[in-house]
Formats: sequence, structure tokens, C-alpha cells
Amino acid sequence: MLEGLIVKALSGYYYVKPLQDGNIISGEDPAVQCRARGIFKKKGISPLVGDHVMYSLTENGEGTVEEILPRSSQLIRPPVANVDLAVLLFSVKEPDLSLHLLDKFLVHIEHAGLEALICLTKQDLADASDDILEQVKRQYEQIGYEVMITSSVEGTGTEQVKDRLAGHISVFSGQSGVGKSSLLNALMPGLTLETSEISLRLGRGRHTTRHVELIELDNGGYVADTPGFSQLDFLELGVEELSTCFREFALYADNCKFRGCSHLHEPGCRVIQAKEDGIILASRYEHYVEFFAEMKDKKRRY
Ligand SMILES: Nc1nc2c(ncn2[C@@H]2O[C@H](COP(=O)(O)OP(=O)(O)OP(=O)(O)O)[C@@H](O)[C@H]2O)c(=O)[nH]1
Ligand SMILES: [Zn+2]
Repeated sequence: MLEGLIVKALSGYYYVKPLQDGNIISGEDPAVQCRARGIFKKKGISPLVGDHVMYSLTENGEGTVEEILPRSSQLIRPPVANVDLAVLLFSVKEPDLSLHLLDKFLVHIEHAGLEALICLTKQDLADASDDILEQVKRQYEQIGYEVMITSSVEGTGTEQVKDRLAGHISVFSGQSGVGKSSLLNALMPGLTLETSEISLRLGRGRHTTRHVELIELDNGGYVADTPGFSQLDFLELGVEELSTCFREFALYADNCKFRGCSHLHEPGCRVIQAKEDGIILASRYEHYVEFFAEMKDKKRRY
């Protein structure tokens, strides 16, 4: 049996690239079109894009997925296994930078247990007089996140992003228009053509075919071609877990006077104290309060 990586799933077929010691042997090799063994269906398991699998070849040059190797993670939207890095894109303009939305994405990423890379895009549109990008970069780096500033138009920061993606399966997340496709194209010259061909062939956008594919970078990185976290609701998150998704709260939350402190109004709350002392960013704390209210409200309605 051979070891491989599922790079695409479509209409009951899985496209598998051979692996050796966990690495694609040659990026040039075409993927083998495989069916999954019937046993998976019986057990209610379906192979996912991103899965490492054992597969065998059949006489007609196709293959059979025989076994799914253990997953390190499993995303639901998009359905991809073994994603370990989320790239969060936020443009400085068009659309305007929203720290509220950035913090919301970060909550989802902490909850999913992924590493995050924040990309502040469209640097070329930033006012020269205004150092908002540098300021946001500094603030989030202080919390412990990695931040890169990019411009796909000018090629700024794109090599740095590409280096970071090496050896990972990543998802790109961000509002419409922040420059996800442009950044991917900047990382992978020649990609535009390929993706437009694929979308023509599959009629993506016109049909409802659920189709996810991994884009292979030439440095051993893979990026899911479907943006992640498209629906940023808090349905899968318990309200008591929210504060743990604000990683800089952890240092203080353990020392609050009350166990199970919600950090909203309790006396002796160390998180509130840290916010008042300017150690925790006021905007981060405000977003915590807003998300908390939003989650309570959702629970009431569902
Ligand atoms: N000035 C400038 N414009 C950019 C940059 N990156 C992307 N754009 C423009 O922003 C618009 C949206 O870019 P896309 O790459 O399509 O954004 P997206 O996030 O993939 O958008 P969706 O497909 O809607 O999710 C396009 O008109 C791009 O030309 C950049 O670095 N600088
Ligand atoms: Zn507290």
C-alpha cells in the first residue's frame, strides 16, 4: 500500500498525491483518482481533503483509499483535515480594517486550536502619514500573534508570507475583497490561469457543487482554495469558554476573586483590573464584552 495526501474531493472521487515520509514526492506527478472503500460509508466516515491516507492502485490506473491516518484537526467549514495554520487577512482600506472582526476571527481560531498569521493587506493604500498598520502590528504581536504587512500590488511581504506557509496546510480567511485571491496569486505566479480553468470546468459559482482543493505551493505548503470560517457565529462555543479564547486574559483570569468570574462586572476581577491598568487593550476587552452579549442573545433565540 502507498501513502498519500488527498488534495481534492469531487463527486465521490478523491485525488491522492503520493507521499514519502509525509512529503509529496514530486509536485509534477498527477494525482491518482481514487474511490473510498465501502467500509468507510458503513462506518459513517468520509475521507477529507487534507487527509493522509493509505491507498492501493487498481488495474485501470485508478486507486482505492484503504485507510485514513489519524487527523491532527478537522475543520467543518471548509471541510479540510489537518489544517494547522489560519491566515487572517484584513485590508487597511477597501474594506476598512475592522478590529472587531479580527478579534472575532481570533476567537474562532483559538477555539479551533489553530495557529494564526495575521496579514494586514493593501499596504499601498495606507496613508503615509498614518501608522495604523504598524500600531496594530505591534499591539497584536504583544498579545502573541504573528503579524505581517503585505501589498499584493507592490509585492511587499509576500515572500515572507510564503515562507511561513511552507510545510503547513493553511486556510485563508477574511471578508470579501480583502485580497485573498490576490495574495495567493502573488505567492504562486501562474495560479490565476489554473484556477480560472478549474472554475470554468466545474462551473464553480453557478452550481452548488461542494468542492475543496488544496493548492500546492512550490515550497511544500498547501492552501485550501476555499476560505475558512465563512460563517462566524458562536454556535459551537460555550459562553464560559469565551475568555479562554482571548489569550492575554489567561494570565489574569486565574487570579480573579471569584471562580467562574465572567470578567464583566465582578469585584476583584483581575482581567478588568488589567484593562484599567492599560495592560489588556481596551478594544480587546470591549470586544470580549460584545461577543459575550452576542452569545447570550443567540442562546436565547435558538
Ligand atoms: N491596492 C491594492 N489592491 C488590492 C490588493 N490586493 C487586492 N487588491 C484588490 O482588491 C480587490 C479584491 O481582491 P481579491 O483578491 O479578489 O479579494 P478576495 O478576498 O479574494 O475577495 P473575495 O473573492 O470576494 O472573497 C481586487 O480589485 C484587487 O485588485 C493590494 O495589495 N493593493
Ligand atoms: Zn474576572
